Amino acid sequence: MKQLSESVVQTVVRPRPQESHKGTFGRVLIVGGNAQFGGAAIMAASAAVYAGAGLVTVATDPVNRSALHARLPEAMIVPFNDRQALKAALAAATVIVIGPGLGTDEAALAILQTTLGGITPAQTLILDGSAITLVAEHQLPVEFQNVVWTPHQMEWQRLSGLAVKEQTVAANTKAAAAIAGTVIVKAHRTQIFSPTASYENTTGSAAMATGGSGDTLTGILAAFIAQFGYVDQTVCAAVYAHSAIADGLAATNYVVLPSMVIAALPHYMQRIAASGAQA
Ligand SMILES: NC(=O)C1=CN([C@@H]2O[C@H](COP(=O)(O)OP(=O)(O)OC[C@H]3O[C@@H](n4cnc5c(N)ncnc54)[C@H](O)[C@@H]3O)[C@@H](O)[C@H]2O)[C@@H](O)CC1
Ligand SMILES: Nc1ncnc2c1ncn2[C@@H]1O[C@H](COP(=O)(O)OP(=O)(O)O)[C@@H](O)[C@H]1O
Ligand SMILES: [Mg+2]
Repeated sequence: MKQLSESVVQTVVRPRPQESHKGTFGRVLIVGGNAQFGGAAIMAASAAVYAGAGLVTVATDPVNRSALHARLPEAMIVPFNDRQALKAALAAATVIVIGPGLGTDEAALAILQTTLGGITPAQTLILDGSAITLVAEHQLPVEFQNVVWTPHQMEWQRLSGLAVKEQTVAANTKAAAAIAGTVIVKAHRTQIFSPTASYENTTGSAAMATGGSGDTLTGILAAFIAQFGYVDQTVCAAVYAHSAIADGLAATNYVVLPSMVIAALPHYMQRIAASGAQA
């Protein structure tokens, strides 16, 4: 298992090409945020915008419209219970995230099924939170090539059948190999299992143990894949950067809120891009 370092972020996050426009940097669609968990979708979308995605749309419960627009006017919004609107938003996206705050009721299951039915081989799908729980509960087939799973240990237990105590590197490697795409098992030291290699993160602390930290990672991951492509290095860079930013903030903050990590993203990425450009 390879240990991650800042060099992976330096390899991935490069200065933006000047001959560019918003379409150059990808279209991210976040599907999530029911009436109870609207904040999860807002945090994921905010992270995607602040991590540089060109265009971000949120398919969510209409009750979240005012909160989302007040907090993040850069994002577009579609009602996730309007099947035609959801399908159109899916067709327009480069990277699709489903799960942050989606919930696990019948309506959520229907939205997940519409989403799984609308993915094309050119797109990347990120499954997080409630979407992982739903896939596990209903044994839904997910067989796309470009797919990333971001379970925390309890969600990984549901998906893999491995109890948290049984989640050793060997057991996780075997279970991840049976699942399509890349699996990111989030914990104090997050592990990443791609189809060809495995990696362990070296950043992050207990200051991140607050609701929304994972939703934020999903948004960063989506924006990184939208800009830099779906390869191992991009996934590793997103995981490393998310926790490295939190580590920087934790030096002077007892708890690091997701909103603080989100606000720090452009500065962190600029520092990395500038240092890589000089090297
Ligand atoms: N503000 C919001 O709207 C928030 C919404 N959220 C959404 O709420 C839904 C349910 O997700 P939850 O994760 O809360 O609930 P889950 O029922 O999936 O899992 C949470 C439980 O797992 C335990 N656990 C064990 N190991 C863990 C680990 N390594 N990391 C995290 N938890 C671990 C926790 O202590 C907790 O009791 C998801 O859709 C999620 O996206 C959460 O992201 C929290 C914030
Ligand atoms: N004690 C810890 N040490 C390091 N990282 C942590 C710690 N607690 C949480 N994190 C990180 O915070 C994120 C939590 O994800 P998740 O549980 O899905 O959050 P949520 O669903 O509330 O957004 C993961 O990236 C995890 O690695
Ligand atoms: Mg989560």
